[in-house]
Amino acid sequence: MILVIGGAGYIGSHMVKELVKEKEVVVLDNLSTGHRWAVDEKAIFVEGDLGDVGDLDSVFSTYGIEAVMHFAANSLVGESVVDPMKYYQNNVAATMILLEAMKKYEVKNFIFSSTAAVYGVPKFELITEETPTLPINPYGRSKLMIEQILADYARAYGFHYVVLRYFNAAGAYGTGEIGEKHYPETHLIPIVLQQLLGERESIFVFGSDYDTPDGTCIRDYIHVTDIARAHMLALDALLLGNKETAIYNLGNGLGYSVKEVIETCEKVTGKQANMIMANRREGDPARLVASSEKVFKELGWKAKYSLVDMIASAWKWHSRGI
Ligand SMILES: NC(=O)c1ccc[n+]([C@@H]2O[C@H](COP(=O)([O-])OP(=O)(O)OC[C@H]3O[C@@H](n4cnc5c(N)ncnc54)[C@H](O)[C@@H]3O)[C@@H](O)[C@H]2O)c1
Ligand SMILES: O=c1ccn([C@@H]2O[C@H](COP(=O)(O)OP(=O)(O)O[C@H]3O[C@H](CO)[C@@H](O)[C@H](O)[C@H]3O)[C@@H](O)[C@H]2O)c(=O)[nH]1
Repeated sequence: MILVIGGAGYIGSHMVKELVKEKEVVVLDNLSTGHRWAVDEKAIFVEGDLGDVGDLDSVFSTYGIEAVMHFAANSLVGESVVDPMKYYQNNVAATMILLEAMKKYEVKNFIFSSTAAVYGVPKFELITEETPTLPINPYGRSKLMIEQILADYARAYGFHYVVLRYFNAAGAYGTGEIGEKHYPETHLIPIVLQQLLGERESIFVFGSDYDTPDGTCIRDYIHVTDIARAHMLALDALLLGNKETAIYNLGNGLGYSVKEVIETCEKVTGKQANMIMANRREGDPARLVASSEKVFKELGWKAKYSLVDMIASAWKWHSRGI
C-alpha cells in the first residue's frame, strides 16, 4: 500500500490516478487546498492532517505502508514572503511529525515534492542538481530544510528517499476529469485561461523589467502527467532497492517568458488576452530552467508533453467550468 499525503491536491490527485492502475493507495489530506472529488474512487481516502500524530498513527497502524509520497504543503512563493510562519509550520514542522511516524512504523521509502525554488537566483542558464541551493523566499527555504533533514535521516535511520524538484507544474488529466483548481488561483496558466473564458477582466504581468529578452520572467513548465510518471519510476527504484537516496530536477529544459505563455494560450484557444503590465511580485527570480539530464540517465525519465499540450489539456479542464 502506498500512502499519498496531499493526494487531493492538484499534482497529488493526478499522481493517484496513475498510481491506482498498479498499486493499492491510501490518501491522507486535510482538504485545506485539495478536493475530495479529485481523489480517484479506487483509492482509500482519509481526511486528516500530516502534522497530527493521531491521524498518522491511525493510517500507519491500519495499512501496511510500503512507501510514502509527500505532496502536502503550502506552495505559493508570494504568500510565503508575507506569511513565512505558515510555511515553516506546515512544510517543515508538520513534515517532521510525518518523518517521526515513518520512523516509528519503520517505513523507510519516501518521495518528496521539492521545487525549483530551492535554487534562488541561479547564475547558470540551465539548472542542474549541482547548482548551489540558495533560496530567496521562505517557501524555497522550507523545502530545502526538509531535503537537508532527509539526508540526515538517511544517514542516521536508514531512510531511502527520492527528492523531485519540480519546475512549474501545468496541464490537466487527458480525459478532462481533473485539473488545477486552487482558490484563489495564483498560477499563471490557469489565470490566463480564466481570463480567456471571461472569468476575470485582466491578467497582471508581474514585472516587465527583468533581465530577460522581453523583460518578463522565464519559467520551465512541466506537465502534471510527466511529473506523475517520474514518481512511478522513483517508486520502482526505491522498492526494487535500486536507489537509496537521490535528488532530481523535473523540467522540460525549455524556458518560456510570461508573455510567451500568454501568447501560446491565445494561439491554443483562438482568443485574445487582456494583459496589464504590473509591478514585480516579491520573491520571484527572473529565470528558472531545468536540466533534467540526471533523471534521464538514472531513471530514463524525460518530459513527453510540450507547453501547447499543457495549455490544451488545461483549457479542456477549465472549459468544463468546475
Ligand atoms: N504546483 C507547482 O507548480 C509545484 C512546483 C514545484 C513543487 N510543487 C510542490 O508539489 C506539491 C503539490 O503541489 P500542488 O500544486 O498540487 O498543491 P495543492 O495545494 O494543490 O496540493 C496540496 C495538497 O496537500 C493538502 N495539504 C496541505 N497541508 C496539509 C496537511 N497539513 N495535512 C494534510 N494535507 C495537507 C492540501 O489539502 C492539498 O490537497 C507541494 O509540495 C508543492 O510544494 C508544486
Ligand atoms: O497573475 C500572474 C501570475 C503569475 N505571473 C508570473 O508568472 C510566473 C509563474 O508564476 P506562478 O504560476 O505563480 O508560479 P511560480 O511562482 O513560478 O511558482 C510555481 O513554480 C514553482 C517551481 O518553479 C513551485 O515551487 C511553486 O510551488 C509554484 O507555485 C512568475 O514569473 C509570476 O510572476 C504573472 O505575471 N501574473
